[in-house]
Amino acid sequence: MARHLSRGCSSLASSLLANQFATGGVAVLLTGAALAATRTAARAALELALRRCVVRAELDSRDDSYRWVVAWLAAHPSAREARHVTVCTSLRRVGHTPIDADADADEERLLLVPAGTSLLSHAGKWLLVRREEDAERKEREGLSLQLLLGSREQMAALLREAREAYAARARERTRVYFADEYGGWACVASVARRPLDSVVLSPAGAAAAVRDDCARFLARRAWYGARGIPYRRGYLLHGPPGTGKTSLVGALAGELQLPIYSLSLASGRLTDDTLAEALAAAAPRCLLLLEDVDAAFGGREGAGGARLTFSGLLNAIDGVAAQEGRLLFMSTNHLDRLDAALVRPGRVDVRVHLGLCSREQAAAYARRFYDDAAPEHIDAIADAAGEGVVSVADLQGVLMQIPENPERAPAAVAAMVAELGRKPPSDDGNLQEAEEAMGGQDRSKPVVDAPTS
Ligand SMILES: Nc1ncnc2c1ncn2[C@@H]1O[C@H](COP(=O)(O)OP(=O)(O)OP(=O)(O)O)[C@@H](O)[C@H]1O
Repeated sequence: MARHLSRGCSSLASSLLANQFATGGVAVLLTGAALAATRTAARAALELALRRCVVRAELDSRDDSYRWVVAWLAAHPSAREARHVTVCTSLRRVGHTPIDADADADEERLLLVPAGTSLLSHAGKWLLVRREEDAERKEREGLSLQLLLGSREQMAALLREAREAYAARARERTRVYFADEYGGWACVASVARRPLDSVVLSPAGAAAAVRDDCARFLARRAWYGARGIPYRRGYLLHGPPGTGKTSLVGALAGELQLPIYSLSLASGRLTDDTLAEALAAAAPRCLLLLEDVDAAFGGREGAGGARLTFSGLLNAIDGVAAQEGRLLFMSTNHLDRLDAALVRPGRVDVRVHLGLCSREQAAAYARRFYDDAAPEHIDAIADAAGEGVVSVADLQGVLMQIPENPERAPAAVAAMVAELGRKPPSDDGNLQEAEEAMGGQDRSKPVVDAPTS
């Protein structure tokens, strides 16, 4: 039986060998298989070699690093030769991401950022750059950097270079982020730094005193840690509209070179959850501004009927992760509506009252406004403004109408004061009473409480 089988096989083999079509087919099959195996092996070897020779970094447009790298790419010499670019102009954005930290809002600026895939030469290496829109969320973009024959250290150095170039430009400017309704932040502006002395307060050194307090806090992380004191500092800015609360925060951010993360509690869009998320998501070193904090006391409805509650506000402020190392500024026009729990030490360490103009403040503001006005015109403007009648914003509004004519300003200011006198008293009427009830200052006293540390 076995002999029959082996004889059958050998006769089949010899007849196949005798058949040139059959031998050709087998040869083709074997060659194909060998080629496929070689291709797979070559691909695996190439992938392995690439993995060993290529350092790859993936960036997401929601992360700050993306902004640095896109700005770096736009400025890169070999990117200037790119023939496929994304053009950014007045919005200074790629997708929804503002990238150009040093452009003025009114400056027509063309920024050409390589789009799609491009190969750049950088520091003696080849850098493959791939920018792709997120297929699902069009506003997002992915950026992949592949450094050929490079090392991790070289990739880290490249990213550091991008960050430092961005930071150097940003030092001259203040980035402003606003919270969205989901508890995330969007960088909405990058503005020229506002000098601290452009905010005219009474007494004259008040803005500098707050700046010094902030700087002291920022330098004392270890001091807080050694004493087990939570590393946080809260400031309450209160006073009528147009007295410089927002301006002071802007100028402090410029001086301290910190970004501003701002959210208004009066927007009605925030809930307890989104507020907590937003505070947790803000940058670790920033100036966090909660505007209109009195709004939390009305229990306003947020999206879907959810509310921002007073306890939600306190929890968000006290959340450890949300607060360590940040400067928290809260502002209100209605000190009388705040609960004492919100402004207790630990939540609010420094209270600053920004009141209606004192006579000296009006004179100081007029002097800044009209660089070379005669002293008698400045005196006459201050006399017309009076004591505690107009806000600096009111004064600014009138002077803006006659920017070249200080001699006409006293009459214009007097007319505004007469006009204000005919209006019913503002909501701020019972402010002094509230300040006294909360152990704060009355308007005749210095505006800044002595910092406690
Ligand atoms: N103390 C001030 N020094 C210099 N400019 C001021 C001052 N107060 C107000 N201004 C000017 O008035 C305008 C409004 O000021 P700002 O927004 O800072 O007031 P605010 O107190 O925050 O007002 P609100 O309570 O309505 O938010 C700005 O253009 C600002 O430059």
